[in-house]
Amino acid sequence: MNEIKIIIAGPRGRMGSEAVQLVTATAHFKLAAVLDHKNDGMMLSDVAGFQSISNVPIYTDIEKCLQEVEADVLIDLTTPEVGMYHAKTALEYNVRPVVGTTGFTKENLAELEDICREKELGCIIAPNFAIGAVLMMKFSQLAAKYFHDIEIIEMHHDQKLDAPSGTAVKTAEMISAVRETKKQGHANEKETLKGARGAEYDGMHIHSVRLPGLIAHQQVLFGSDGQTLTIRHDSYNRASFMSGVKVAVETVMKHNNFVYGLENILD
Ligand SMILES: NC(=O)c1ccc[n+]([C@@H]2O[C@H](COP(=O)([O-])OP(=O)(O)OC[C@H]3O[C@@H](n4cnc5c(N)ncnc54)[C@H](O)[C@@H]3O)[C@@H](O)[C@H]2O)c1
Ligand SMILES: O=C(O)C1=N[C@H](C(=O)O)CCC1
Repeated sequence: MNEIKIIIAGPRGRMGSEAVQLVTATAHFKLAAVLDHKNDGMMLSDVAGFQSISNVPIYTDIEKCLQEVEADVLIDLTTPEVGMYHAKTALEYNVRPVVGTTGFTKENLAELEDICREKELGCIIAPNFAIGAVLMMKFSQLAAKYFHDIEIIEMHHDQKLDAPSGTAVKTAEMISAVRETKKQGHANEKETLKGARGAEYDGMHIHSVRLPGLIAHQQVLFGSDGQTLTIRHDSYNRASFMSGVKVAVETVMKHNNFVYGLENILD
């Protein structure tokens, strides 16, 4: 397999640090540089926790990084505003983005899709890299053909910035694609405490739980006459996301189009 040269944005973060381990441990991947918001000009080996990783420069300016470093793929694990800027800039420099950062708007996704079409370049946006989570979303889409009343409960660690999670939004979008819009609950339902029924997406309700101790969990509840069905996925650590990151990096090199969701590239 040809070597794939990779830049990681957000290397000191919970996901970014795991991605650094993945890339440096994979024979056909090369960590070409990292993008951080500090430590410009230093080497990654100068940063606590990364002493064993040699020859990886740190940049704070993506343009300078892309001008000086030869790269094939940018993995972004930062924040939505930064991630969007990174993805657009990477495409400008013919570098393929693999974005795990969540919180992108529909407009963000449409803009990236347009750039990919124009540049004929691959880009993968994956709200969840865990294969089990992708299956949970696909199984939920299947169940929604038969069960039309649905509540999504996503549960994450309390340092998460965005709510609802990217996974919950993607799940609701996938269900919406096969289910007719339905107003759920009693027609005269009234919240006596604002937010009690959660957020609404196409009639479905999404509830976001944030607690220390959690990593990433979601259950999708389906109700019908005299029965319920619950589909649940749990990530207990961030290594659970890494096989999906690896597949996304390998696949983005073979595709010349925009992909939103890992379910579109898994066999
Ligand atoms: N797709 C998935 O499977 C998946 C899984 C987990 C988390 N996420 C998402 O990934 C993102 C990161 O999550 P996390 O838990 O690692 O967060 P985190 O806060 O631990 O890490 C984010 C990192 O981004 C860095 N950063 C901020 N601005 C930057 C800039 N301008 N340039 C470079 N780096 C910058 C921060 O210093 C931080 O280290 C979030 O959007 C989260 O929702 C996605
Ligand atoms: O820890 C996070 O933050 C996660 N974010 C993603 C989401 O928003 O769906 C995936 C799971 C972990």
